[in-house]
Amino acid sequence: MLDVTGLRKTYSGDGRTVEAIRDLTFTVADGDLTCLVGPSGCGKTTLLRCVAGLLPPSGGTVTFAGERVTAPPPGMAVVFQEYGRSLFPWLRVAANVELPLRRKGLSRDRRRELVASSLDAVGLADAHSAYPWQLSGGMQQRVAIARALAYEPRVLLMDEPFAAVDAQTRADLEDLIRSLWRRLGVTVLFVTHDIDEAVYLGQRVLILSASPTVIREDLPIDLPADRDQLHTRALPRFTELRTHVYTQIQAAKAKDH
Ligand SMILES: Nc1ncnc2c1ncn2[C@@H]1O[C@H](COP(=O)(O)OP(=O)(O)OP(=O)(O)O)[C@@H](O)[C@H]1O
Repeated sequence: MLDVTGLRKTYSGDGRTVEAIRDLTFTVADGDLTCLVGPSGCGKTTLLRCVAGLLPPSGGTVTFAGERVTAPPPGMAVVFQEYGRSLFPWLRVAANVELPLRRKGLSRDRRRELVASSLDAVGLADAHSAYPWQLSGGMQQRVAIARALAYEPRVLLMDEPFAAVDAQTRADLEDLIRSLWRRLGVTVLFVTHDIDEAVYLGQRVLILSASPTVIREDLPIDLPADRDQLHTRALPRFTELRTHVYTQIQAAKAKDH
């Protein structure tokens, strides 16, 4: 579904150059839930923006369903960290979710159907006519997820989507993503700096090195598919996997300094 080959990104300007991504190659199969984890500042956001077609890479290619990505492709949706800045405060929840659908040229009835089913899927069936600022942070992020789902993407890209919500809401949203993923069969690429979150969510975790970034390890997560916050996180295998990822990231940071 996604092929990233030899991706490089160097930022330049004001007489300064920053090599953010050195050489990244990986693929994401149709229906996978892949987590990308790496040290702070290692280029996770840069990578996701290149994959989404929002930022031109300095070298290498991104291919989505066989087509080279040079601009945001219609089959991808992105959920960003800052829900507060990604929803329009002057539009009600339903209108926020509907907005990208207008560009798809769908009929009014179909748009309404998609808005209703995606708000229902994230547990916000009652919030259609609220304004985003009347909702809690976790609810606002649910609206952003509903908006991405309503778009019926083949790939859902998520950039630290739960970084700004409290721990309990975060746990609920993690479970929401896993259940939506299993129910809808959407391909998910989830970027996080949270090691436990990456291991809990992923079928696979790609561990990134410190900047300039390369893939340090491609780790399959052999935890049962039925996961829950209490039991999965208490499994000895969960602890082994998180310790392994943590050690790898510490080693990546040590190499950087
Ligand atoms: N627009 C930009 N211009 C110049 N340098 C940039 C720009 N955006 C990012 N960088 C640099 O590229 C590197 C990677 O940044 P990026 O935001 O992609 O990392 P990250 O892993 O998402 O960070 P964090 O975990 O802190 O969110 C950093 O050294 C950063 O300073």
